[in-house]
Amino acid sequence: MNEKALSVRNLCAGYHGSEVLQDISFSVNAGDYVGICGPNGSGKSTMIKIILQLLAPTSGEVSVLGTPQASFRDWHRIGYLPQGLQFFNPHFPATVDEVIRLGRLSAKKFPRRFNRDDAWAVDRTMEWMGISHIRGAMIGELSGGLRQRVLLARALVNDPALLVMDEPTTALDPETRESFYKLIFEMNREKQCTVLLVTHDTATIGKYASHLLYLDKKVVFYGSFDDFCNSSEMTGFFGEHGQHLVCHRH
Ligand SMILES: Nc1ncnc2c1ncn2[C@@H]1O[C@H](COP(=O)(O)OP(=O)(O)OP(=O)(O)O)[C@@H](O)[C@H]1O
Repeated sequence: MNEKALSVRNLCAGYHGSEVLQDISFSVNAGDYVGICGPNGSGKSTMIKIILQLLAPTSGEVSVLGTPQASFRDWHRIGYLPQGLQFFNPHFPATVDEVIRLGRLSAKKFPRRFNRDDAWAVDRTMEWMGISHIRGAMIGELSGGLRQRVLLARALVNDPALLVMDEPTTALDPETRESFYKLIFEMNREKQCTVLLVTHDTATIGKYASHLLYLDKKVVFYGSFDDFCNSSEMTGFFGEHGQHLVCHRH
């Protein structure tokens, strides 16, 4: 498979005249699993905003799933799981089933009505995520780990070609976090869904992702984990200890 899931060329972006991303270029093949790392304020979330067209670049070109952004319309082919659970309203009046069904709306034209295919897609996704037994529960009453699983199911219910996640595990305990990572890994392998995952958890991402994008306003490193682990240049940048931490695989 060599279709490009994402292509970024000479991208510059920022806020109110100050540049945050400087001359960024990289491309992601379909089926890759890319961990996006870097220090606080290095532009990781800004990169995600650009990919999702929540922020316009000041210059450069971005193509998503083979289409230049200006003409991209297939939003249902992208699943998005935003940062953290701390902004989640615990009183949101919806059941697990309803939250996941909402994910089907992006693929529909008006009038937006749910049909048998939608019910089938929701059932199948719940089964895959192991959450069928809580389909009638209110989303706000679930534990953080289960709630994040439900929101992941909503992001996956259209079988997206690209799944974008911004620090999805920050509110999870270590055990729940590990099982969440395993789920994403299986999904990437079995469904060939391209994954972009922003995280500070470099020790864990090194176990699962195929590629690493290390940003510090510029691209410090982009390539496969094997290249990263064998790069003496990167030993100089991260120090031997830091590089080994990221390189710790199964
Ligand atoms: N809406 C905004 N308006 C102005 N400046 C912003 C805005 N969002 C982010 N910034 C600034 O852009 C820079 C990059 O922020 P960004 O959130 O992309 O970094 P990050 O790598 O995701 O950081 P973190 O690891 O802390 O989440 C920071 O200096 C931040 O203060």
